[in-house]
Amino acid sequence: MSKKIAFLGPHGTFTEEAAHSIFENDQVQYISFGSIPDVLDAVAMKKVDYAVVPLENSIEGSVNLTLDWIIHEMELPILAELVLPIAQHLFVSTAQSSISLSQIQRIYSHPQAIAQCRRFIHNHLTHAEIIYTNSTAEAAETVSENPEKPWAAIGTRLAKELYSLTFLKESIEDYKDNYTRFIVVGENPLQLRSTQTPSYRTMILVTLPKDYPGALYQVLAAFAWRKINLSRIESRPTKKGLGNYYFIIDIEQKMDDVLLPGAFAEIEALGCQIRILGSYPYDVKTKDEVHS
Ligand SMILES: O=C(O)C(=O)C[C@]1(C(=O)O)C=C[C@@H](O)C=C1
Repeated sequence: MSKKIAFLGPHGTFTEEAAHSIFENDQVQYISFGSIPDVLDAVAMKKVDYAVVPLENSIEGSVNLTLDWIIHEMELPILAELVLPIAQHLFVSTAQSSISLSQIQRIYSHPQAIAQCRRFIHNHLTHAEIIYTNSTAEAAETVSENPEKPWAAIGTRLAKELYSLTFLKESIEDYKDNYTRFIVVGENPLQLRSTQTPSYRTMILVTLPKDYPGALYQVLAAFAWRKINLSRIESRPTKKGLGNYYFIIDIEQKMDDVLLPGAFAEIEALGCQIRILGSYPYDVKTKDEVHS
């Protein structure tokens, strides 16, 4: 029986592109959901086998909604990660194809996409009101449903095709090395495409003991003296009062690496709690591999 994959929809999102790169298309059934919580709830409630959601962007940083939902609302692990190059395009309905940038009155897009194009918007779309949507494809859909309006959307090349829109400007992201990390969440182990040559990463959530000077320093030391490479450390509020944080740490090792259990034991001996969010393979696609 084919596996069901939930992704942030509607059709034409970057997340859908990521899902298509991760799974063998003929062996799965894709189901779109309108928001990140809906995608993650679908897998938590076993309506689907796996969920694909964005996690972090190289320009704008973490997708906090994804992080918070994974931490607070569910317990399923991260099973895989894919990093995709992201090009943000500006498009309008064909009826507006001769419009100039300064005549655009509204820009629709996902907050992450808007943030990746801040400088462009500031310099060229000064008169436009920004309207945030649940996804870039939802923005494209809204613009296509209102062809008589001087509105534009920011999103994927695929959305431009699917919703029969016209380019106003291609690749408007402020930094050309724009990448987003997408993760697969689910209960059961994942069969990845055989062409992928995975590197491994373990993502953990660390809660520090109260009033313990130097606790974070000692957590990091447990990795440092073992020469375990960390690629990200980020704090998120525990939501239990100001000044209370979790630390999310990305470790460039598999969970079964010999050194990792020792590091975790040392950290737990400090009185810290560790939750393993996932220990999984990841793949990075280059711009040449993806034509967005
Ligand atoms: O709206 C989309 O197309 C998405 O897939 C979401 C999302 C994100 O949340 O980061 C994915 C990639 C880009 O960074 C911009 C938007």
